[in-house]
Amino acid sequence: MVPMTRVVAQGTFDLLHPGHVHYLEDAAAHGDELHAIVARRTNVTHKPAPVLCARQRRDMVAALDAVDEAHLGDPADVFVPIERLDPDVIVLGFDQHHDEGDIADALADRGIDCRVERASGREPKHEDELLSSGDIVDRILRERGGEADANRD
Ligand SMILES: Cc1cc2nc3c(=O)[nH]c(=O)nc-3n(C[C@H](O)[C@H](O)[C@H](O)COP(=O)(O)O)c2cc1C
Ligand SMILES: Nc1ncnc2c1ncn2[C@@H]1O[C@H](COP(=O)(O)OP(=O)(O)OP(=O)(O)O)[C@@H](O)[C@H]1O
Repeated sequence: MVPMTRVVAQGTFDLLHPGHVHYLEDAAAHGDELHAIVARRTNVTHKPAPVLCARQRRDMVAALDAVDEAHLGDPADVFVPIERLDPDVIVLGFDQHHDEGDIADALADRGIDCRVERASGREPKHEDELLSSGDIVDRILRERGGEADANRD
């Protein structure tokens, strides 16, 4: 029997848009079974924190056809879910800031035998299509205004 190829994709996935669907479909095409890891709010340090809580982001990602299972990321060590899932391939997003070589080195240090690939990007299909959670937030702020709830998780 041919063994299943397990693929991992990861990201913040706040306010889903067609770019996320493209990434997850691209990642799924790298193997037979796609697991998505959803970043914890405290680990999203390179851009504004997500609007939606991690469980809601995970549940929405899990509902997408391309995804077999979606998991909350580890709050402290991003390699904990990787060790548990033991994937054959990690597919990075086209613009994810992680370096393939650094991840490959960290995997080797932990004795995890896994390739690192990069997904393609997707361009907008029409003029006003928004392919960025940040751009969606900006449009909401511009068009609706309002205040954030400082007490939300
Ligand atoms: C292989 C890999 C595993 C990750 N695992 C986790 C994790 O367990 N927990 C987490 O909070 N973030 C995890 N991340 C996400 C990163 O911490 C980072 O926040 C992520 O790239 C989200 O940014 P983005 O939405 O801009 O891509 C992982 C990233 C990679 C590349
Ligand atoms: N247009 C796109 N084409 C392909 N992949 C995309 C696109 N937009 C986002 N992705 C991928 O989806 C994953 C999760 O993206 P992320 O949650 O950072 O969304 P984002 O909309 O790019 O966020 P932000 O606008 O806040 O920077 C990343 O790996 C990213 O590369």
